[in-house]
Amino acid sequence: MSRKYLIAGNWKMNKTPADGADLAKEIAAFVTKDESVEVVICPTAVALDRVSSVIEGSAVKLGAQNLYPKASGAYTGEISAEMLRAVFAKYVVLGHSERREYFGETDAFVNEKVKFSLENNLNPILCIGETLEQREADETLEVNKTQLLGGLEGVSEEDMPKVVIAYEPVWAIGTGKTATPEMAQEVHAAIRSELAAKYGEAVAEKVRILYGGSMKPANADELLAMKDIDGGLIGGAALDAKSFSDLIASARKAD
Ligand SMILES: O=C[C@H](O)COP(=O)(O)O
Repeated sequence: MSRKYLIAGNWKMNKTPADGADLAKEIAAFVTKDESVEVVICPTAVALDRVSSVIEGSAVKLGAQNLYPKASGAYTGEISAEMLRAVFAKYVVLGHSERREYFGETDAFVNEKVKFSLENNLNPILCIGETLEQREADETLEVNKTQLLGGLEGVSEEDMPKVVIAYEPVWAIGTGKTATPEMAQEVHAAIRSELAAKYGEAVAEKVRILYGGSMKPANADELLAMKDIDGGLIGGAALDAKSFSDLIASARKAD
């Protein structure tokens, strides 16, 4: 496949800086320099600096879980792109359904963050996904299209290869319920065809679309075998070195 598989661990609100450093060390030892898979870990903001030092010189890349789309100033509790770059973060997770649900993030706000991250040399991982109610009401493709196009409003064709999309059905996150490979592939293919309609086939073929939602070693092989699934955004299974390494190994095999 021409797209490089990407396995990204979203640690969410887990791991102290010390625990994060331990986990990062184990992951860095597993990932080789000539790795066929791109590996990213996204610790909490307070662990970024320490984890960054641990993975320095390894092939593991650093991601953040959020940013605020302003350069600096009176935004209590927020973190700027410059701060993320200062700790050598390369990626930033944006529009995660937990942020949409618990912190009221809208497509317009997520879009501001996506554009701001690109302007500031950070690669956004734009998360989209439907709830169970929306899936049962047969709104899956429409909801994902709205979140996708809303998040990408005003993003140029030139910037698109830096953007990663993560399809995360909300009903599968942290629940142990996984979309079947066919269910996930259907949405991934629809996302790619929306990208092709907006940016052209050649650009759409370059964009990586990750699956997220109870991905684990037991189901990764069959998900990663699907044509339009280019990796995973992993929550629970990214908190343990063995299971995260097994997921990287699955992506190596799928390559
Ligand atoms: O960002 C990661 C996703 O929300 C998936 O989380 P999970 O693997 O715990 O279901």
